[in-house]
Amino acid sequence: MTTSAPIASPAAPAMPTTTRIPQTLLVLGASGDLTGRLLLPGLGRLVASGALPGLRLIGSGMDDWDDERWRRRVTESFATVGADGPRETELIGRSWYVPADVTREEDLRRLLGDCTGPLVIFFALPPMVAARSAAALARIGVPPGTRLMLEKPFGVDRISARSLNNLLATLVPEEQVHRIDHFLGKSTVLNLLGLRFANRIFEPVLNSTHVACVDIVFDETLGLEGRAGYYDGAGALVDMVQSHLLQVLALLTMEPPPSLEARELRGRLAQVLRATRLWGDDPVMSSRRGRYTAGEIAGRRLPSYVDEPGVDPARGTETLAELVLTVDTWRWAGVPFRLRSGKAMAGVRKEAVITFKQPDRVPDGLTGYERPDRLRIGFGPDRLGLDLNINGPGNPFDLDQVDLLAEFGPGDLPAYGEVLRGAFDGDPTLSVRGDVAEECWRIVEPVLAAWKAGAVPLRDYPAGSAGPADSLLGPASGWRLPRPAERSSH
Ligand SMILES: NC(=O)C1=CN([C@@H]2O[C@H](COP(=O)(O)OP(=O)(O)OC[C@H]3O[C@@H](n4cnc5c(N)ncnc54)[C@H](OP(=O)(O)O)[C@@H]3O)[C@@H](O)[C@H]2O)C=CC1
Ligand SMILES: O=C1O[C@H](COP(=O)(O)O)[C@@H](O)[C@H](O)[C@H]1O
Repeated sequence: MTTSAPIASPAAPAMPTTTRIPQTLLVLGASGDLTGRLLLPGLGRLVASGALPGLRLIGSGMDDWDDERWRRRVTESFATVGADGPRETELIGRSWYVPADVTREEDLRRLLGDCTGPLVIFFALPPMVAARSAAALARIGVPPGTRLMLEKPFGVDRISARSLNNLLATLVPEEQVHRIDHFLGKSTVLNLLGLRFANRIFEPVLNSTHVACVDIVFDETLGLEGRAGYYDGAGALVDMVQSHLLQVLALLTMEPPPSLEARELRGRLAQVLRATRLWGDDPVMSSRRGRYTAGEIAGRRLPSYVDEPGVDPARGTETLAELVLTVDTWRWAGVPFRLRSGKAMAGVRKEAVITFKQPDRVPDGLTGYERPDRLRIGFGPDRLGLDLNINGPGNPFDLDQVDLLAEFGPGDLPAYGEVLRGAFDGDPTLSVRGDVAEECWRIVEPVLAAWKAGAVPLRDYPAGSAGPADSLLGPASGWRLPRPAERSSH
């Protein structure tokens, strides 16, 4: 371990899990919600797959827990995904807990002294604590080859993201910083790569000549689910749009990479996000926000968001966010990208929908053209759909729309298992690069500022409804986005 100079430790060579060198995973924030609900279940499945023989697991946090209490937590979390086999039991049996304030150098020194072999540090900490912990680590140094995993939100705005990036750069090389976006570990999201680049039929029409509009929607029926501690400080825009949905947008719009090697793929993602901005550069016209009130979803009663335990109504946190973006490249200029994520909605809708322009000419005599063709990529359930106009049953000259649908199963690992695998393998392909994290803040910052200034009303919508009436995602036909030229009239 280096002990003094704040100099980035040397880069670790990529280390596939199959290399079988026992590694150590140090979880900072061991008693937290994210650790229990997402990190440990992902880890459990990865361990069950046999990918991490000899892994040492250390949990750490402020709580005065002992090893038994920690092992119980790991066991319970693993059990939620059926990770209860001999490999998992063995790992749990030799994992331990170290009480520590991870913002204090002496505590961190003690913690690092316990770690042997290649080390992965997972910061499951509130963002400000994570930044202070990283600063303390930068003062004492970390063992060479250490990989750092950081949760979203990465910083709280562009400036703080940049200073966190600068700080981390003094600790380890960029390739060893794994900024987590678990959507990049979702098999359906990754399927965008196969769909686009391993077929001849879609890629040639994915451009402004043929595409009218792209919607990326992640509507959930879930409400707050006891997560006020995290969510009330984030809100839908930061929780879902600034992070996950922008990554989906980038995968849908980037130019083809020559390979999926980290440098190539992340370079393409960064390039297209640099060209992405608000529609008309107008944060007021191009955004909407809402907050659910009491209601019922499929027989389940939800309280109003503001009455959920731990929520501070004065924060004005939104539970639904919409943005319209433009991707200002030769390929996409002029195509609106409408992003939305809402909680406590009437139904689950998790998909990207590419709506194609109407054909320039439908021959006279073919009647009944009503809807444009659409390509739908579902992110849960995992499915791919193509809505096409065909000569349906009955009158052969009367058009009908059919939906060609393919369902496919989930990937081998849950998304968190997939992103963890990347860190253990020393492969940052599925991690957010530092400049991309800053770019995503740059895209949403004008909206955050407009909302803070009260320039966009926070609309109420009842839980179990379709969201506020002034949605920017109106019906596909008969509805038009505000154009830059119309801005002054609003
Ligand atoms: N929860 C979620 O669903 C999601 C969370 N995230 C992100 O994950 C991170 C963690 O969130 P979450 O788990 O919800 O937060 P929690 O508040 O539930 O957990 C935070 C953990 O950090 C510990 N902690 C705080 N300060 C210190 C310190 N100085 N030294 C050691 N441990 C400390 C806490 O211990 P103690 O309780 O004893 O203070 C607790 O174990 C955040 O960055 C959040 O933005 C991202 C997406 C989803
Ligand atoms: O990161 C988050 O994602 C989930 C949705 O992702 P999923 O993998 O659970 O489908 C979202 O509910 C949560 O608010 C957000 O923090």
